[in-house]
Amino acid sequence: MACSLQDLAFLEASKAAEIDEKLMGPLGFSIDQLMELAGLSVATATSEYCAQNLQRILVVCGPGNNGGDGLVAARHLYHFGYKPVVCYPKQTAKPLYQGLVTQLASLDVPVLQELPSAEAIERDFDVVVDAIFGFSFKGEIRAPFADIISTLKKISKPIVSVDVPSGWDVNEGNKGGVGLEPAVLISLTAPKLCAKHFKGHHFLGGRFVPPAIRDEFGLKLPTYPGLSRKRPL
Ligand SMILES: NC(=O)C1=CN([C@@H]2O[C@H](COP(=O)(O)OP(=O)(O)OC[C@H]3O[C@@H](n4cnc5c(N)ncnc54)[C@H](OP(=O)(O)O)[C@@H]3O)[C@@H](O)[C@H]2O)[C@H](O)CC1
Ligand SMILES: [K+]
Repeated sequence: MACSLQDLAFLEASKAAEIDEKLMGPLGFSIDQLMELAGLSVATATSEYCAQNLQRILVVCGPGNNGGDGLVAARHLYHFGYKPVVCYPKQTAKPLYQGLVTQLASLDVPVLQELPSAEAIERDFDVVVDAIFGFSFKGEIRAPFADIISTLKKISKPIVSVDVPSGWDVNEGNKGGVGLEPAVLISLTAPKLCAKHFKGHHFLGGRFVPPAIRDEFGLKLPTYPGLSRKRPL
């Protein structure tokens, strides 16, 4: 079923966090489960965009759950036959994240601590997945991500952003033009308010919302075709 942006409800940052708390509280989900489903939808939507011709994928991961989605997506992209390289400069010691890094190591997916230069990214990669910040990003971009985002802003290769284009105000969009300008946005659960300003290819992923949450938060979700976990908007 065709679905346009006007048919969807957009979520404020605070509401997105509230939905997460409900899913992982009274609704019985665990973070590992939701991250795996979110990361799998990121990988399937990325592979739909990349098809066969864009193979070399740099996945840049931030310190929170958005970064975790990127780590999961990199593993699935490897199994889909792509050549992912992960950049994960501010690693968290929590067992969930360490496990995801160990899983990547078992596949010989490189996990870099530092972002390659803009020239090296242009030369060595076809696409960049931006899993730096999601709906909890606030304020001015702090180190080391200010430099990372300013390097990524110099490259011409397409960027696929997970949930929120990094550097964008989650409610208001790319304030001051400091954030990334992705070619693709993969919103998770429901688009955040800032997605109203996004003009590129838009996917919705994260097909795990029970009717109680949909109704309580007034979400208008599209009918997903078949077994798809994502839907182009
Ligand atoms: N239900 C779902 O749809 C699910 C989505 N998931 C993904 O989770 C993210 C939200 O994850 P969260 O961990 O809450 O937050 P973020 O990943 O957005 O970022 C948190 C970290 O970012 C740092 N931060 C925040 N602002 C800045 C800044 N201005 N400069 C630098 N760093 C910043 C913050 O660092 P602190 O040191 O300040 O704490 C955090 O470490 C959502 O968007 C989805 O992608 C889940 O995976 C599953 C459920
Ligand atoms: K992001």
